[in-house]
Amino acid sequence: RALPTSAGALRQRLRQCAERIPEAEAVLDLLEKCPEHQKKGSFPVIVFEGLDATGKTTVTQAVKDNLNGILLRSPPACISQWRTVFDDERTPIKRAFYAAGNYILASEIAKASTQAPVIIDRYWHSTAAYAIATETSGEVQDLPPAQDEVYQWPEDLLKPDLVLLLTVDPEERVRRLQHRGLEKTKEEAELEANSLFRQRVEESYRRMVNPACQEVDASPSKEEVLKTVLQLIKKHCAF
Ligand SMILES: Nc1ncnc2c1ncn2[C@@H]1O[C@H](COP(=O)(O)OP(=O)(O)OP(=O)(O)O)[C@@H](O)[C@H]1O
Ligand SMILES: Nc1ccn([C@H]2C[C@H](O)[C@@H](COP(=O)(O)O)O2)c(=O)n1
Repeated sequence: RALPTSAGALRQRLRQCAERIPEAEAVLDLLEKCPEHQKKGSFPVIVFEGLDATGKTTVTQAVKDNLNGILLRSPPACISQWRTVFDDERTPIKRAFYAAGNYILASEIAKASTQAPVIIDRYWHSTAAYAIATETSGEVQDLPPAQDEVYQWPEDLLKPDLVLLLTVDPEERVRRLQHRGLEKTKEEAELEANSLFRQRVEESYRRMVNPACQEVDASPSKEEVLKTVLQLIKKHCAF
């Protein structure tokens, strides 16, 4: 499978291509500086997941302001300049890059969660959901069965307290994409063109376990979505 599900596995994959891709060596150097089995601080760690244009950037910024939190994203800023290099690579290498981003991010989460609530725009569930959806074709019935290990959280990766999956109906999502008008990644263009792929990504998010995603209907106004999200955080995270 294209998705490496441990730090050891993704390191091995990056090492194999490091001679040809110098950026892989740079990612490995950063990973080297991150202690394994990172532990969370006492503040809650809340992740926002979902397809593009479901409102993650909007809501994470608003939640951060509301909770005086720290906002992080995956892939983290220290490797995001190499995204275009890895996006053009074969699937196993591309997935190793995004997986590595999550392990590097875990170090940032461990530190930040000792200081304030941590709000995260995408984490492991995105890496897994896009990988699973890309490896299958056709309808959601063709995805690996619900109990498959591919939906499990990696044992050696710091876990968040709450994962909120933002969903909007397809027409509203397209309206938001058109309104925003930013440049699309290849995968995002495919998402737009291929509604089956989109359904597979979303269904994969729904099948993730330990921790599972809590689905939030993000179609209402920005204010209403923020209200719902803050209620869920209050209910599930004590701080
Ligand atoms: N609740 C909402 N109602 C209407 N428009 C919204 C809402 N939330 C976000 N938008 C608008 O939709 C567009 C996409 O939102 P945003 O950038 O927050 O999504 P995203 O999930 O972060 O996308 P990506 O993953 O591609 O970065 C933006 O123009 C934003 O202003
Ligand atoms: N943790 C992550 C974050 C992102 N990706 C991939 C999946 C999509 O191709 C793309 C979406 O990111 P965005 O445009 O919203 O920054 O990046 C991933 O696999 N894992």
